[in-house]
Amino acid sequence: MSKKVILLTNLGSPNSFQVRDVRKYLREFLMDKRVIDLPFLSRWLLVNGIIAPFRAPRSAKKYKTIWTKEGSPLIVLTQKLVEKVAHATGLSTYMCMRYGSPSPKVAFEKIVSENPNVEEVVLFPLYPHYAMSSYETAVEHVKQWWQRGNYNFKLTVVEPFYNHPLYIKALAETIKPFLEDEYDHLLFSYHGVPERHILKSDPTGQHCLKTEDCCRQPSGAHKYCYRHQVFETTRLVVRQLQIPDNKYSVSFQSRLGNDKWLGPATADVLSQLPMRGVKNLLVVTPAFVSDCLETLEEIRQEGRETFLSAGGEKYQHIPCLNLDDTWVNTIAKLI
Ligand SMILES: C=CC1=C(C)c2cc3[nH]c(cc4nc(cc5[nH]c(cc1n2)c(C)c5CCC(=O)O)C(CCC(=O)O)=C4C)c(C)c3C=C
Ligand SMILES: [Fe+2]
Ligand SMILES: [Fe+2]
Repeated sequence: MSKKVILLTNLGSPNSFQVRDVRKYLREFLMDKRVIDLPFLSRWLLVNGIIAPFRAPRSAKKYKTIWTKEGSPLIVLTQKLVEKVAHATGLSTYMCMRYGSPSPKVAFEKIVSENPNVEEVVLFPLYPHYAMSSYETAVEHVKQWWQRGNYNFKLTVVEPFYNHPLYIKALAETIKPFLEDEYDHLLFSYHGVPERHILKSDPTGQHCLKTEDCCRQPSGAHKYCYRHQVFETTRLVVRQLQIPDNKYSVSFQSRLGNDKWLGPATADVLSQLPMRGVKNLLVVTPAFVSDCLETLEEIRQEGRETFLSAGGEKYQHIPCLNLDDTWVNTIAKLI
């Protein structure tokens, strides 16, 4: 029974890899106005008429390739992380998901029943970077359930940690062993977002995406700029690992729909790198702290096929931070 309790929050997965569960999950996910930011009716028609029916069977097949006996890797890893964080901090630790289960409501009820004297819940969003479709929606969703429940405890939220020295150290440590063998290039593949999301999140309304190097010019907009934050994570990690400028690059994966997304697209880069002489490639995916569909299927499996069939010879995906001890201690210290 703790007065202070930790709540980890992540994206969530379908309940199973059956098409009906994947369809239900995609509907909930893509009807989020911070993910597909269209007016309700247009969004409803697009999601229910096109995306969910066509995408669900394809996504279900992909989920099947990564599903484990214990369930979805993202859920299983987050559950195991809960146990490790509880051990490292000595505080009761719980998890909730933005989509699917457990919902914030279920988590809050469990927290209150197991910790009747709880005074503070510290919410730790498992996203290093701010994006309206990841960090912002997760935090707003939890806050909504907290307000609705009229609970007696306060809710505090840990900020994005994309440039925090301890996070950078943990990330660099997971990459370091892979650099000991020969490699030609290290690709930082981040989850993409539509450019419109970057513009919408710019509180100045006049900085983001106005110039090619906007993300490298000082600005108050960076607090909410996903593009700036992923460049910063990359810059700090390569500086720590002393990776020369010509041996790494950044790309953006998981594009959906016809809007203009941040680029270059990971799939394009993977098919072009062999033509530029890169035969031995390392790929790291720092937008994700736990391995999931987007890292295990899109990068580890599909990415390898793309790279090798374009003439690449060796391809390695560096696992996410997952249950790494330095990462667990980083979470404990950030809290
Ligand atoms: C408009 C569509 C999407 C935006 C914007 C988006 C941003 C975004 N997503 C993550 C993290 C994850 N996304 C995952 C899966 C996933 N993402 C989208 C769409 C958008 N994401 C879809 C449709 C899916 C489902 C799978 C599929 O059909 O491709 C996952 C993995 C979930 C799992 O169960 O393993 C994660 C994690 C971030 C961090 C982000 C913005 C920065
Ligand atoms: Fe996503
Ligand atoms: Fe920016």
